[in-house]
Formats: sequence, C-alpha cells, structure tokens
Amino acid sequence: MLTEEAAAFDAMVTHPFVRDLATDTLPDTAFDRYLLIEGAFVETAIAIFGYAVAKADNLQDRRKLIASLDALAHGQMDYFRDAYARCGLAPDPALQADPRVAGFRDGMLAIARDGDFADIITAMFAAEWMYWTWCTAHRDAALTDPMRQDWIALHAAPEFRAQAQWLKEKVDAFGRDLPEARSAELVTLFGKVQRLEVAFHTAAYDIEDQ
Ligand SMILES: Cc1ncc(CN)c(N)n1
Repeated sequence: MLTEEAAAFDAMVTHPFVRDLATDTLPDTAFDRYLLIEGAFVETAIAIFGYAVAKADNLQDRRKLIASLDALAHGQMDYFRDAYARCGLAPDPALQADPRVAGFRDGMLAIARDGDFADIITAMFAAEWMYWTWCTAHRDAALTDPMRQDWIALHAAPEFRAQAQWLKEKVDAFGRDLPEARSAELVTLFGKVQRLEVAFHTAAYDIEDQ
C-alpha cells in the first residue's frame, strides 16, 4: 500500500500546508481556516471510529478503537475548544461546505457507513499514518506559535504512534489474509484517501494566501 500508492502519500506529506507549517510561513488566515475544518473533521473521525467499533468482530479490537475514540473525543477536541477560544474563531458553515472539505468529510463517512471493517481501518490507517509521518519529520521545527507546535507534537507522540502502528498491523494482516483482489481494493482505497486529504489541506488556503 505504502509502496504502490507512494506518489499519493508523498504528495500529501509534502503538501504546501505541511511545508509552510514546518517552515513557520503558514499565514494565520490559513491556520485559522485549518483549525475550523480540522476540528470538524476530528468530530467526524469520532463517528468513523464509532462505525468501526460496531463492525469489529472481537472485543480486543473494540477496546483499541474505544481508546482511540477517547483520545479524539477528549485530548483532540479539547485542543480545538482552547484553540477556537484563543483565536476567537466562530463556526463557518460556508467553509465546511467547500467541496474539498465536504468531499473529504462525506467521502470518509461514506467509507465508514457503507464499507466493512477492513475498509474503515484502511481509511483511518491512511489518515493516521500520513499525519504521524509528516508530524514526526517536522517535530523539531521551531515554530513561533505554541499552538502549532502542540498540534505537531500531539501527532508525533508515542501514544499517537502506537495507535497508527496498531492500524498498520491490522492492514498488514488484511494483506496476508484477504484474497488478492480484495487487498488490491484496499490499496486503491488508501490512495483515494490521500487524494481526498490533499484537497482538504488545499482548502486551508484562501485566494489571498496563495
Ligand atoms: C484531515 C486529517 N487527516 C488525518 C488526521 C490524523 N488524525 C487528521 N487529524 N486530520
């Protein structure tokens, strides 16, 4: 998956948003837009993991997913509550309706609603492994805004890595256990999620930021 869809993955981990954040050149307006769409997505991710809990076939997997849900619902959602208060950000329905934002949100939700457990785990692996990769690469970047530094640190932390690693182990097991044609579908899904992610992160930029 990481090899066959390397171009899609690399396009995301080297996206201008990642580059500008890491070089401390991302405009505040772009980071504010990102905070709004990202906070909304993290809430969507809670629903996605909820589908995975329902579709898992054993208690061990359910427990892992519940731990991920807890991290999203508390650690991450608290980050956005504080960030919105600090930056004075108010909900922006028009931004959430941007086709690149809605496409990512609705695409990921559709995978969770209509797909099986392997589809959901693959989609979340695509999202989490990608974040863990770029945040780890830039964890030592010296950023002016501690909030930006904290967001990177959160995704480079051992707890986040453990969750991404668990998803990777599940995906590796699908590769071993599922028929080749089904594995190929999951590889395609991984690439699709990276492309949705690229569009989503591009939406952080407004015309005047570019
Ligand atoms: C848009 C997006 N994609 C992925 C992740 C990783 N949790 C995230 N926080 N946000």
